[in-house]
Amino acid sequence: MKTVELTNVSRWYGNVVAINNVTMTLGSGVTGLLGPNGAGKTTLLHMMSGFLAPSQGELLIGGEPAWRNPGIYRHLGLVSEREAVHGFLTAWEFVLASAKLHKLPQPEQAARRAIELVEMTDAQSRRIETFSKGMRQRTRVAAALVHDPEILLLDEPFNGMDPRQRLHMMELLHQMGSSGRTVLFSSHILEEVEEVSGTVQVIVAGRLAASGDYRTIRRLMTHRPHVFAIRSTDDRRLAVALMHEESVNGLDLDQGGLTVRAGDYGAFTRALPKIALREGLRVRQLIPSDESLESVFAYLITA
Ligand SMILES: Nc1ncnc2c1ncn2[C@@H]1O[C@H](COP(=O)(O)OP(=O)(O)OP(=O)(O)O)[C@@H](O)[C@H]1O
Repeated sequence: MKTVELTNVSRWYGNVVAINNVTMTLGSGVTGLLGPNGAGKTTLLHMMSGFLAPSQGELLIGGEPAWRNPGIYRHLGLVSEREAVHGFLTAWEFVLASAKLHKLPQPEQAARRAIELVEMTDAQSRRIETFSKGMRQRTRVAAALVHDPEILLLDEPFNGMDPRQRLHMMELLHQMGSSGRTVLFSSHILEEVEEVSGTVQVIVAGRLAASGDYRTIRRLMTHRPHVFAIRSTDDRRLAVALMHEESVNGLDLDQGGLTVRAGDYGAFTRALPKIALREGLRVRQLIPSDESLESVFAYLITA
């Protein structure tokens, strides 16, 4: 098994610190790299791929430095965020070109296997420009996998995919991870990460904000206080009823309606309809008022 090891890695561009003293180790299985836009995910993946040198610290792939070390490409595949496919090529030609670039002894066989793996065999003779976003992405994954790398890095692989394509890509990553490969994919969507990987690395403003089992991180996120703005047919009555609800930490009632601070998102949103029903009133509006991803991440840093 090849590991990816970062020790006190920082990277800056001029005076912008994109990655700030990150230490992490990735082993076999699927890991999600979660963070808001601009957090430094791409910078991190590019350093792992040997495209960028760390400004400070050490980054090893299978025990060897990634930077200025073409040898790592025997073990590593990268699916970058930006599209870099020639639309005039067919999927077969594109993946075969990748096999030849890797100087594989049997490029046709390798290309066939990789295309099969992403389930693109039926469409392999079509030009890439005729493909949907999901099919393109799968073709790019096939090209990155053609040399059967032990490490696969993917930058926002689910971007722009419809739910069916997403599911397919998730299955593919699962399959890669359970076959013992080290798979790291970046995303800014928590649900996406939690569906695919058991392990999560959360990165916020260049720093590692949380790391480990996603359930632990999820718990941190769900147990943070949530603020809801509520309008109902009788806000006063609802406020009185909610005072006895365990998941409610605080209430404010004014002209604008009812503001509720809940300790547990799930418990509160399950309890509210039952309480409304019991009290014979209707909830007209329920707006979580601090649900931006940034606020979730900001909470994680201070948790
Ligand atoms: N070539 C560059 N020159 C200067 N600053 C850069 C460069 N590349 C990235 N940055 C800055 O470094 C920080 C991290 O960027 P990065 O692209 O790694 O984040 P990201 O998490 O991948 O974001 P996104 O999801 O938006 O792609 C940002 O503040 C960005 O503006």
